[in-house]
Amino acid sequence: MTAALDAQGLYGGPGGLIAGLDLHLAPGERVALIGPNGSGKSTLLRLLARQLAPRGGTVCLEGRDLAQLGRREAARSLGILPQAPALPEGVTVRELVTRGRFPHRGLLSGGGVSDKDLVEQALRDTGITHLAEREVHGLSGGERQRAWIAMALVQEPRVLLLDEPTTYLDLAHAHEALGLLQRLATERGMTLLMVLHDLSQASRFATRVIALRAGQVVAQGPPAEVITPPFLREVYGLEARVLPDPETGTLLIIPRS
Ligand SMILES: Nc1ncnc2c1ncn2[C@@H]1O[C@H](COP(=O)(O)OP(=O)(O)OP(=O)(O)O)[C@@H](O)[C@H]1O
Repeated sequence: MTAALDAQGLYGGPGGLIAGLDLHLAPGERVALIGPNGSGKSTLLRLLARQLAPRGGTVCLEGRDLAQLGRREAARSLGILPQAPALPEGVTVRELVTRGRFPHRGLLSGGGVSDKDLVEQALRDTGITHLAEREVHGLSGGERQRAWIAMALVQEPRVLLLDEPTTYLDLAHAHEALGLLQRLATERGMTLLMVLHDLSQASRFATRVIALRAGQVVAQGPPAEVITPPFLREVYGLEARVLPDPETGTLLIIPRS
């Protein structure tokens, strides 16, 4: 099966942090990228999306070398929601979300009816229809984060990279946003690679976790096989208990005092 995203021998980032990394995402996979602060998670996402130019290696998107695709063409297939996206001034939520359709539009066409429908759907899915006419600048961190997620969704990428998508969200909205991404990934066969710090969230919403330390993949596999007390001790320097949620069987991580 052709990989949704396939990186081979990837080099780059500050100080050559990522040095010869391989990464393979199967279509429809939901993968959580985990690891301590400064381990290179954001750098890796940026290299994969070519926001940072790699110094070596290849990144293929559904079998096609990303370096050979035009920006627009790449953006139709690969979306990225960075950790701190640049915030445009004087732009309403609806305008921002509509920008997600730009890679799909012809040079001369305006927003088609289906584009408008997609935008309204994404506003509803992320629970921000009531904020549509508000300026993005004046929103709370969590409201803004949902607007960015809506923008990424209307882009309808085949592969979506998300850098800490739940950081500013309260518990209910974080749960809802990850549930929405999970549902869309299943329905559309979209592949997700998301940086998540909350390992309980990662265990619940990801089919696989990839752990980075100092720019290297140190573990990967199903969450229950990777996130264990010895792993937490070695990679995070944290003594913790890992218990199965009695209802879902997914992991609960409880630091020891
Ligand atoms: N523009 C830059 N110039 C110099 N060093 C940088 C730059 N950007 C990142 N770094 C360094 O590269 C390393 C990896 O940073 P990166 O943001 O990729 O880590 P991360 O795993 O995403 O961290 P976090 O969990 O804190 O978001 C860090 O040590 C960081 O200080």
